[in-house]
Parts: sequence; structure tokens; C-alpha cells
Amino acid sequence: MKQTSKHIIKVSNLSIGYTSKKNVSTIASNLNINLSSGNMVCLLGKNGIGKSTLLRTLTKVQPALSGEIFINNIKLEVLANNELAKIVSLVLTERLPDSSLTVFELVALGRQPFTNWIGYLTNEDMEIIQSAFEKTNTKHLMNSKCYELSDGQLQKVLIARALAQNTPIIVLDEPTAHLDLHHTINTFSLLKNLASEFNKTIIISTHEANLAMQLADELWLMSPSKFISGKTDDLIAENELNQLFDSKLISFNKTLKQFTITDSKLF
Ligand SMILES: Nc1ncnc2c1ncn2[C@@H]1O[C@H](COP(=O)(O)OP(=O)(O)OP(=O)(O)O)[C@@H](O)[C@H]1O
Repeated sequence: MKQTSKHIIKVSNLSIGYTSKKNVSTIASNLNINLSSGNMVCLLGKNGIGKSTLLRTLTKVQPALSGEIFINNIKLEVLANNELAKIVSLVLTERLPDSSLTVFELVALGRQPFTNWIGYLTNEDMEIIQSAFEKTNTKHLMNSKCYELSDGQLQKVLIARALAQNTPIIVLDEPTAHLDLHHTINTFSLLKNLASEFNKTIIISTHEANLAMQLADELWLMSPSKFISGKTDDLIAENELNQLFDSKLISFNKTLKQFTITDSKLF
């Protein structure tokens, strides 16, 4: 079913969660999103609030409990997986199972939705792969085995694979979970650049709330009481950041645009 809209992602009245034989466990409901392309979004919320569940639902890894999701104006339910793979790439943080794939082979796998059944790479595929290595500054790792990479290197290589997939939307679940401050900022800057320079729509779940404040065009905020999406500056102006954490411990400082400790006398 088609619905014409300028939004690359449109979500209406979505409920997310898990169903088993015995019961339905709703993790969050009444989720509404209108996202335009070329934006970097940070999805924020406490541990266990449902960020991964939402990202998995938006990428069709698991079904929605109810509500509607449109990607590029197409209802997610009717998008075949190989068509979805041409629109959305997903970057997860889990370490890869030990395999003897080289970095080049892993990144080249990003072309799978576009190659024929024997996976023959055309000149155009090779150019896209080269460009993915260049944008992520990982060309020097091309011949390494994946199991030889550090967490930070692997993270960049996984982003390179998503770039090789050349989708307008890239979804990343906690991409900087194992990285130091330098590599965290480096990864966020790369993702921001992909959005602003190359018009990619980047959706990142993260616990780097203060970095998100500085870099995200949009925020999706998950708290037990509600889900809210919108432009970072609008949400700051509307005092929406205060609901994210326990206010006895963490407050949002509007002037600094940062989360700070509420009462330093606590320590
Ligand atoms: N396969 C599953 N079946 C049932 N419940 C699940 C399943 N996976 C996750 N959950 C539950 O869904 C809730 C949300 O989990 P989710 O992983 O989406 O949170 P999160 O916000 O990504 O957390 P974190 O920041 O700790 O990674 C949790 O209560 C979790 O226990």
C-alpha cells in the first residue's frame, strides 16, 4: 500500500513488544514518527526501555504489535526483504562469529542485495566498495582478517559494509558501545557527515546523551511515560529532556545543552 509523504520514515500509533504462546508483552506504545531524509537521529532512553526493540521493529527483524510503519512511502509489511535491503542497512554491535573472511570480503557482502546469484561484482560495485573504504578511512584494513580487528576498527568496517550496501537509511544499534572517547567522537562525526554531506538518514541508538545533544538533528526519546520524536532544539525548548532520567540524579541543563549531576552534595 502506498502513501505519499515527504517523510522517509513515517510511524503511526505503533506498539512494539514480544508475543509468546501465552501472552503479549508490550514494551512501548503510541509511537509516532515523521522523519525527513538527510537527518541524523539519536534514540535515547535508559537500559531496557526498548531502543533495540524499536530498531528491530523498524527494520522488520521483528513484527510490530500494532500500528503502521512506512519506509520511503511503502508500508513495511509489504516490502520484500530484498527490497528493504536496498533501502535500509542495519549495523549491530555484536562481534561477528569467528570466520576467516577478510575485511574486503565482509564489506563486499554489503553489495549482496544488488549482485546476481553468484555474487559477481561489477565495476560499479567495486567503485561503491572503494568509496565505502575511503569514507570510513579503513582502506588499510582491507586485507586483514575480521577476527584480527579491534572493536573500534570492526565498528568502522561494519559502517563501511552499510555504506557498500548504499542505502538511503542506515540504522545503528549502539555503534560506540565498546569505544573510547576518541573513537566514539570519530564515529559520531563520520555518521553526522554521512547525513549532512551525502543525505543519508542515520538512526543511532546510544547512551552518549551529551554527544547526541551536540550532534543529532532529531531525537527520539523513550521513557516509561511516553515516546517523543522531534528536532533537538525544539525538544530542548519544550523541556522534554528532563523526563529521560531520574531527576533526583540527573538533570538537563538547558544553557549548557548537557545532562549534569543534579546534586553534587550527594557524593
Ligand atoms: N526476545 C525477547 N523476548 C521478550 N522480551 C524481550 C526480548 N528481548 C528484549 N526483551 C525485553 O524488552 C525490553 C526492552 O529491551 P531492549 O533490548 O529493546 O532495550 P534497550 O533500550 O535497547 O536496552 P539497552 O540500553 O540495555 O540495550 C526489556 O525489558 C527486555 O527484557
